[in-house]
Amino acid sequence: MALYRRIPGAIAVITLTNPPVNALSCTVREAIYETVKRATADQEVKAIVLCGANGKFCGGADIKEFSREMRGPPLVPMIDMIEESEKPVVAVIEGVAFGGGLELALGCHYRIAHSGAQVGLTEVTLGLLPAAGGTQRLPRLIGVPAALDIITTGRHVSAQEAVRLGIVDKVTDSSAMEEAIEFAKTVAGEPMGPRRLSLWTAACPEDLDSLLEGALVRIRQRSRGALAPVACVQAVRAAASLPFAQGMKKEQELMAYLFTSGQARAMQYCFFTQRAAARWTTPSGASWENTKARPVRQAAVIGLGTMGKGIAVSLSRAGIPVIAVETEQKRLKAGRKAVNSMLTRESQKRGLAEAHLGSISFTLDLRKLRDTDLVIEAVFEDMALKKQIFSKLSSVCRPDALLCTNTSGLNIDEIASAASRPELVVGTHFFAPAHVMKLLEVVCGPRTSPVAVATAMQLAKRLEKIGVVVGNCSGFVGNRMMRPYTEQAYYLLEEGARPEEVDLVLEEFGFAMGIFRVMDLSGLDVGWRSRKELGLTGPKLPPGTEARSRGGKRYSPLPDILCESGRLGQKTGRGWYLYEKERVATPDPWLQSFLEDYRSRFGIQSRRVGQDEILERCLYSLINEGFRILQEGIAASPEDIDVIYVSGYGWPRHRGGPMFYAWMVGLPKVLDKLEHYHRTHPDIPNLAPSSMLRKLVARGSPPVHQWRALIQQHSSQL
Ligand SMILES: CC/C=C\C/C=C/C(=O)SCCNC(=O)CCNC(=O)[C@H](O)C(C)(C)COP(=O)(O)OP(=O)(O)OC[C@H]1O[C@@H](n2cnc3c(N)ncnc32)[C@H](O)[C@@H]1OP(=O)(O)O
Repeated sequence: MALYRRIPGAIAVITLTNPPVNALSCTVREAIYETVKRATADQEVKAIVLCGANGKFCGGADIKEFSREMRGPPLVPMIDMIEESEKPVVAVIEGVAFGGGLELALGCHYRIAHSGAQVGLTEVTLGLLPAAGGTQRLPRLIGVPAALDIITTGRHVSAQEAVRLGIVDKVTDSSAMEEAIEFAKTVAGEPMGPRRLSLWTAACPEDLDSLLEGALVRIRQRSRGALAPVACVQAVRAAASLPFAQGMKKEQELMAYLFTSGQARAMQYCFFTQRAAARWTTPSGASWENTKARPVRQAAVIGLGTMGKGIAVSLSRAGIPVIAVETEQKRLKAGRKAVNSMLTRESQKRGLAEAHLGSISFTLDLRKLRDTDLVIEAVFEDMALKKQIFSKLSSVCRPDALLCTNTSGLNIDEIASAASRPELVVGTHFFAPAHVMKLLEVVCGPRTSPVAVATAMQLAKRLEKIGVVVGNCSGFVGNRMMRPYTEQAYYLLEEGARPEEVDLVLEEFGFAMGIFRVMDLSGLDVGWRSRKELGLTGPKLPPGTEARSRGGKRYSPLPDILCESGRLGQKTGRGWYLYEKERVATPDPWLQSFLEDYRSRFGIQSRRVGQDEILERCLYSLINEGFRILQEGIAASPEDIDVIYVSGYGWPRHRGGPMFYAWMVGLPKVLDKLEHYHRTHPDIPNLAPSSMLRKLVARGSPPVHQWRALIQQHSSQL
């Protein structure tokens, strides 16, 4: 709703009231109409102040309403009505003015913001464009280049930048409300014509075409295949070249096209699932609602390799004091230097005062951890070493200290067996670089207590990460699903494809990088080490093992051979690609002839592998593993899997996540294709459709949000 009150000085105050973010629901829009009409008709009122309850102006249109039939008055005529008012309307921007919220403020004649406020036309992040006049008013207000950037990225703009750009008229450190009321009194009675943005012309650079072309190039790099940012560019072009009314028509046409697109649906799904992941539950009845997290006043990180350094920076950035532990003086010194320079860069970039960072101390002595509330072990993936550390921690740390391991796939229960209090052992799987990546898999072993889960999830929130609770199995959710995906990529090379062909298909699907580029970036030796550990290659491999088979299943030794010949990826200048210039991947003729030799050595008939086959075999095998994970109860819901993939594995947001994508493609089609590929490759068990997928198809392929109920009938590992 919107509350109306008249205050001394002939001012009407209209307060948007729809907790938690004052979204413009049907009821709110109706109330705005009514109250603005009342204020304009009231002879006693000379100016109107529009604000939001609880220190937030407005979080935009109500996203929940997008999936329902449209009811109530639309936004566009409502905002036009405000702009047409003869009485000045002053928007008070506190907290946020996002999407339709900022568009509403742009319809007002003046905008006064609190210094802590943020504004933005965020619709593009939901697969839409600012279709309540935002694409037409913002370029008129601040010029085409700045508006283009804000509209196509959806980025949050601070109040300081907003006043510099001219989006708001004034910023104040004190009460924006009081400032706005006083200001409204000074402009009461003035003609409002010059303040109506619809009557302005957008300041436009001479080289408009090259500006727009440049934006499209950046969009293709950033979010290949996404429709909304491209539509945003078209709408801004309309603002630059057409009268307001025609520009608005174009905006509406583009919105109608986006609104019904699968991409908008996928991105809105991502918005809600990301928030839902915080509401974790376990089958024992423990949940975010009934389990209290322990306070974390001091933390420790063991191991200052790539992951440990990033974790220490993340903790410090959240204001948590950290003790960083290494085993050797040399490593400790190098770690300290790297962490300190990362923190300096961070504070410069984010404008964080040193005082807000948690202090970091460095030590070789584990006994210094006796007062820590939480320890994160981030040493090599070596079970014996990890067990040794957890055993020592048990004797050094306080009995209630939470002991976390950053393993990316080892058995949490086995690690916990070395601790005297296994219920306080939990996996906190960070993603590299740990101070940048948003995802945190919180791995719950069979003995992990609810309080340990709650504390790790609370930590994720403090670190501004997205925590997702998963069960204990090799690779957990994310890395486990990657295995069949990468295996298919190797098999496709064996059968005739080239790395650049596979990568191109995946990049056109929307991944920022294809799988072979990713492997070159992270280093081929990472997977090699774990295959050696598992006895799939290297000294532990039983003599006489067939080169392309392990345990009766197909195996590709291709990555092992590359590693053995010193091709470890970018760091050695060659891997699946050649890197003559730093980080620039070029197809390598050597690899091409190596693959030809390899195929003839093993009698493989090379064939032309089509793009559909590349995409389907890579993605459907990954999705199939997702269904197995659901069936085994390793993930609580398909939504959790999707959050993991979108926030940790570069799955394109406009495709929702692997499980959502499977549903969009059609579960019967996924099943049919998996059956087909399994028939043609019976030695690849990963291609055999999971029984969960079959069950869902048999039940008529219900939408993703209904799968959870079916999954609960299976056992859960959480
Ligand atoms: C026909 C259309 C014509 C015109 C175009 C206009 C389009 C739009 O306006 S689209 C919406 C644009 N708005 C946004 O993109 C803002 C989205 N929200 C946020 O970014 C954040 O929620 C926030 C910064 C506003 C607040 O962040 P925070 O304090 O961290 O809280 P949460 O994100 O956890 O949100 C709390 C709660 O509110 C729900 N919610 C937030 N925004 C909306 C919204 N616009 N519509 C509906 N619901 C919203 C969010 O889902 C959370 O709900 P739960 O507690 O149930 O999870």
